[in-house]
Amino acid sequence: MRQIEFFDTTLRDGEQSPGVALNVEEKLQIARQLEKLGVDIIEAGFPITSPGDFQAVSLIAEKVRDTKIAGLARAEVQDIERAWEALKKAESPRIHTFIATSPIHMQYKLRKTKEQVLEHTKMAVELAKSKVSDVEFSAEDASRSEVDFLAQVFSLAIKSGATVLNIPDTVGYAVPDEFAEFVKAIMTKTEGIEKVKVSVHCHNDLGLAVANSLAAVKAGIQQIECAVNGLGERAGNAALEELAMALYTRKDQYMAQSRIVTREITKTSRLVSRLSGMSVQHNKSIVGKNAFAHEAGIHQDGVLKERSTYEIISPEMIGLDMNTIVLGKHSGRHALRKSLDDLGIDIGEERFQKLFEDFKVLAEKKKVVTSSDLFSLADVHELEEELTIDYWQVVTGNNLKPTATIGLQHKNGEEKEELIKAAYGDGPVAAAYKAIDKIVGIDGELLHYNLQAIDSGEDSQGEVNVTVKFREHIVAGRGISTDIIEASVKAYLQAVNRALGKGWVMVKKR
Ligand SMILES: CC(=O)SCCNC(=O)CCNC(=O)[C@H](O)C(C)(C)COP(=O)(O)OP(=O)(O)OC[C@H]1O[C@@H](n2cnc3c(N)ncnc32)[C@H](O)[C@@H]1OP(=O)(O)O
Ligand SMILES: CC(C)C(=O)C(=O)O
Repeated sequence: MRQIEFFDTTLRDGEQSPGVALNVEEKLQIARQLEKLGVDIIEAGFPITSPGDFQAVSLIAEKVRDTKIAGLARAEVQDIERAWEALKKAESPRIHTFIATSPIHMQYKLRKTKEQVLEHTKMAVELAKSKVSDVEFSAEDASRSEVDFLAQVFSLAIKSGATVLNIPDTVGYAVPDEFAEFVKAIMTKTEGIEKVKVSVHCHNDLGLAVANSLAAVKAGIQQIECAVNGLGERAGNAALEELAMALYTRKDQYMAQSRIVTREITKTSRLVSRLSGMSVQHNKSIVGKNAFAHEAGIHQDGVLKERSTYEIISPEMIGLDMNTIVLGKHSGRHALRKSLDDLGIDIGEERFQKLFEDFKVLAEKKKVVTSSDLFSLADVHELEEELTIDYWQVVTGNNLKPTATIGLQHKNGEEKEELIKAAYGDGPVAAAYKAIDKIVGIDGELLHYNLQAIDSGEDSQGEVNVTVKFREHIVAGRGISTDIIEASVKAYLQAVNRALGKGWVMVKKR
């Protein structure tokens, strides 16, 4: 069996998804989970882009010791120096430098000739190599590049010290058979290819990112770049969980294995979804809510007789629904601890006590606390948010103007009266959002609002996802509650807190 390395770019390309803005602590939390998931390399960020990105890469490099940590850099001196500064403390650092090689990108974006791109490649890889032994070089828009030129660039990158060569399908233009042939041609024409690992990085613009990556595995590559839940620029990157389960389920086809601990998949997916504010579509492969649900009678009959009639993967394999104890308001700490253990949710004692309190509050409102509820409770991050809900109240009806009164608390304990406002709106949620806007002193433009039940049944909790524009910045937020208005307020407030954290808005001084 060949070994395929998983290079996870959730924290870099994934964070380039419009509306996703993770703070430093959230990135560390995700990196720690990626380590448990068994990824081989975590691309922790692009250090030159902002002080926050730099800080996140530095912190992850310092704290996450069992996984290689990569930082991205353009083929520019200042980017590589900055990436190295951020990666210095890593146990196994990798500098990932890149430059575009397609005619379109070279002519219009870089405004560089082929010779200049070759010069930048040599300079960047040599400089990176003078800092770290592990250097990845990517040819951006490789799949639209001329094969012979790309092989020339890659041959030079190897001579200059690259250890990994990455072939990105940057705009998701490739189709599987063609991409496999392209990869094979590059591998044949590049001098010294046997000394390095070959990687692919596929985007999903035509919905083919996973298919193209798998075609490249058959063509002989050693590394796949991917992101949890398929997050990433535009339509996203190849989804990590789909690649891992395809390799596992169809080893007969790929003759390859990975280090991914599949039981950690569900937990990782939910954590990323929660912190990024990007919900997973219900029919998404592997991690979608319906991925293991059987609705049709003939299917249900088949599954009841023999699961493998309609299930090619068991839910347990991805860490789903392993909760055998029914949890409710009469359950105690042992039952909760056992259920968390069964789901692979590993939390320390102090956090467990807090989770137990939250569990009791929820169990008062719901008959049964489900695995989905436990994942949500455990995902509630412990970061101190700048603003939290003190109370909320809405008045609505078909014959009156919906009104909301919102009271917030500031972490610095600002005067309470200043953080209470009332507003009208077209509906109770709009009214609540206007009241929050009044408190913060800015108009958020609600671009997207989605409400869904996290489980089936009358007492399921509601999950609200929003995307909000504050001036030119777009931020996502998510809220979960047994009350849909409260879930809506929580989601909006999370977006506000993220914008506050980034310094894009400030609580108005009165
Ligand atoms: C395919 C990918 O996903 S690549 C990664 C994309 N990710 C990002 O862009 C992350 C966020 N980016 C940023 O914060 C900013 O773009 C920065 C900090 C990287 C650069 O900001 P600025 O210096 O203001 O430049 P700006 O973004 O406007 O333009 C990019 C410049 O980099 C150049 N460039 C782009 N890629 C490369 C590269 N790989 N190597 C060298 N130069 C490059 C462009 O040609 C342009 O140069 P120009 O100013 O001479 O025209
Ligand atoms: C930097 C490279 C790997 C990239 O993100 C792309 O080409 O999509």
